[in-house]
Amino acid sequence: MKVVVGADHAGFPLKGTIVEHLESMGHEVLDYGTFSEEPVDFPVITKKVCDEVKKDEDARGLMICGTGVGASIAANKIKGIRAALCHDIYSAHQCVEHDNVNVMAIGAQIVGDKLAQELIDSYLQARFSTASEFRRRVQMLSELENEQK
Ligand SMILES: O=C(CO)[C@H](O)[C@H](O)[C@H](O)COP(=O)(O)O
Repeated sequence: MKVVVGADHAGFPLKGTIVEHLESMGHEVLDYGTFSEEPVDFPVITKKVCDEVKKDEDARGLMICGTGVGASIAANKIKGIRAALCHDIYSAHQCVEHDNVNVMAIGAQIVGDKLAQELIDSYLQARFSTASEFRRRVQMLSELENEQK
């Protein structure tokens, strides 16, 4: 799977182990930075990741900041992106199955390497349900988005 990854300075150390993990699992990784612990503003990296995810409906995005909160807020401002902050395994797969999430945010200051890897594996293995109620609700999310000026 194509996985588009980004982090701010707080997420940068965890991003390294995550990229290694994703590559070892055979994923195609596009790394949009950041590439050092020099402070960088998370909305900038989040936009780059989301713009890439929007090009390919089969791609998934992954953003890492300190808590994951800022990145998830930023991603949800971008049309066509459904982002979720996930620090538990159930949410990491259910967010795709029910809500067709295409960007997951995690907080490097909240989870360690191993939990992060399991969260990501759950997220990437999950597929959007064909059940009509979930399809209808995601369509309603698009309609909400289209109502905004
Ligand atoms: O978690 C974050 C946003 O939700 C960021 O990654 C930062 O950790 C947070 O904003 C703190 O910023 P700082 O410049 O690292 O002090």
